[in-house]
Amino acid sequence: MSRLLRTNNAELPPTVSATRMNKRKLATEDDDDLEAEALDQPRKLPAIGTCTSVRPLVASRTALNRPITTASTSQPPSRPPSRTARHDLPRANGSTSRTRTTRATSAPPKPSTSIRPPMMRVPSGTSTHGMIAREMDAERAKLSQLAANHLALSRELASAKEIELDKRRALVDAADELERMRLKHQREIVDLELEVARRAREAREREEDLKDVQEDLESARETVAKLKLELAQHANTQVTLHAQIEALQEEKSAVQKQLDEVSSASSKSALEYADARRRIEQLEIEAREAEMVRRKLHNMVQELKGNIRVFCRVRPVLPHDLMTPVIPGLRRSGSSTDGSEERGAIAEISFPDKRDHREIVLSSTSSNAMGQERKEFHSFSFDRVFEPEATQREVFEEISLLAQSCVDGYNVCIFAYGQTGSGKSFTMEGGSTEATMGMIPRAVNEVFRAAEALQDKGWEYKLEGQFLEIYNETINDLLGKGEFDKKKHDIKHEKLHGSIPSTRVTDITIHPLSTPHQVTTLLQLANSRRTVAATLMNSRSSRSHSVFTLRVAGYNEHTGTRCEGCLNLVDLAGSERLSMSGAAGDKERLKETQSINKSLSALGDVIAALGESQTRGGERDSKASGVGEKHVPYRNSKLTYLLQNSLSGNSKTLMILNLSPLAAHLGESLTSLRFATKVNNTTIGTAKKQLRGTS
Ligand SMILES: Nc1ncnc2c1ncn2[C@@H]1O[C@H](COP(=O)(O)OP(=O)(O)OP(=O)(O)O)[C@@H](O)[C@H]1O
Repeated sequence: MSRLLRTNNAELPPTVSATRMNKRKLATEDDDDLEAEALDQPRKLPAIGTCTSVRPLVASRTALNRPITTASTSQPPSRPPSRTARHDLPRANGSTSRTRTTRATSAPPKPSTSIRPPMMRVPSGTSTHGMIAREMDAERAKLSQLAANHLALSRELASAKEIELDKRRALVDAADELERMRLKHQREIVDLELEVARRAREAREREEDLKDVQEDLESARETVAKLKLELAQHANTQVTLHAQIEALQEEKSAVQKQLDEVSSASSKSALEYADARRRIEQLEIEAREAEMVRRKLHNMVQELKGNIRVFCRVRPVLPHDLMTPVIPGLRRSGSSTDGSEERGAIAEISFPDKRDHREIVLSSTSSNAMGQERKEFHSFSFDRVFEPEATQREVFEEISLLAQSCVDGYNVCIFAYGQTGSGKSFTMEGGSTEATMGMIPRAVNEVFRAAEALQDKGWEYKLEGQFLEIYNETINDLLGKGEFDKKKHDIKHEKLHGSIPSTRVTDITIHPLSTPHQVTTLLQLANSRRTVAATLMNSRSSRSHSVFTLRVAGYNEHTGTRCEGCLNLVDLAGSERLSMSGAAGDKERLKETQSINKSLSALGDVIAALGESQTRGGERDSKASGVGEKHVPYRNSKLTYLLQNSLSGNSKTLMILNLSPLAAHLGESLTSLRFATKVNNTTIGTAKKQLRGTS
């Protein structure tokens, strides 16, 4: 059994199932042993019976005498031999002898001289039978004694087997306990191995930390060494600086000495400075006086040029001009009669005055009653004539002095006059680039520049702008917000600060202007709102007069003088005649064209009346004189009424006549040239500066 356990422990894996297998194996073996024991039982018992039955009586009695005596008297019922005992038989002498003794019971009795039956001494007759009967009884008693012994031995054997079973169970429990212990130890080993690994990892980490610390320590050592070096250098520098400080202190005392000298010189200079200041003030006064002289001279120059002047500008031929359609049924003065009025034909226009640029000559061909062709030349002269190549900058150069006049406190009015498509809007508003921008933005720029230049002479200026159109004798605000203007606007003339005449339009939007760029935005806004209607002459023909007004109010803090000038830049509606406008069949267009023509002729009438007043030798504004006064019909149109103060004697007026270069427009061009000549021949009084003394 122990050998089997040893084998199992060595070969089987340490698992509970193995243990259970062992248990099963042990149980199987136990069962086998019990079976073997059980099989042994019947063999033993009959052996006794057989022995008793076949043995010769004497021998049986001899045999019975020996063991039975031994068993019944001196020995307790023998225990069945255990399996262990059987295995250990060769070694355990004590038990071996006892077992032999027990087995000897069933062994055939050996012949022995001491127990040989006494055959020779048997008595004969009744005594012999009695003896035999007694022996037989004795034998029977022995037999029953043996049977009882056998029973007792069987019981003993059964209890011994139970004990053995208990021991085997205890052995299995011990094996289980051993397995548990083994597993527990294995777990403990695994835990210990993990612990060892953890400790090893920690040890490695510690080693790395230690390495880092050592590196840090090394770099700290290096830093310390460097710092020590620097400290030594600083110490040297400090020594040097001390030496320099000492040198500087010496220098300082030398400078202090010089300063004292300079200080005494400075008080001398202060006196000189006070003298210089007085002189500067004197010069400033002289400069202001010179400014006044300049203004007077400037005005004189303007007067010499005439307070109403006329420029003529011919626009260049444009690509789309060559596609201009012939208007059926239209006839113009000066046009050919042979149908040679081809689309896109360019008019014969020449500029003979190459020095002063004052002359323009248009030639036309007409036929007389005889059908003979005759060439006619129409010569006109103005203050300045601009050829098609003239740039916006060149045109403005001639106008810029008027902007200066406005800053000086004069009212200025610049008109662009001409038929539709002749270049009025281009001249006044122009394009968005520096090269193409028109007179309005340039004039505003110039006013800003002139106002800024006068700042150091004590002038402060406030600028504001308004932009309106007169369409069908109705005023529309072009800078209003939201929906197109529905308000009714009236024109009011009043005196500012008690003496400066000023024109005001009720409910009109007035924008304060702080930079010249703001004007561009205003022009864009106005253009988007402007009434534009298509006509046969120009798909973007503007059928209204637009008036941009820049008010310039100045105040001189040194002299307490105020001045207010007004710059009106007017883009008149197309001046073509009714027949040319193509509006004859359109009621609305007809009304537009009639309204435009009425206001343009009212403008001509006003200028003519002003001129007549002048030629009569009376200044029409001079109510005191009462001589040569002529009624000036300002109220005949909204345009003339609005510009009353800018057309009257205290103003400067410029008309720019725009002409188309096309032969098809020759008749309109001649009409415009005649109107402009009339204006050019007019002299409007002497311009008055709108000044007011100290308030
Ligand atoms: N000096 C010029 N240089 C180049 N292009 C010009 C010049 N003058 C006019 N134009 C062009 O001619 C066309 C007509 O000019 P613009 O619209 O100014 O005419 P207008 O007289 O104002 O016409 P409307 O009465 O319909 O407003 C525009 O395309 C304009 O750009």
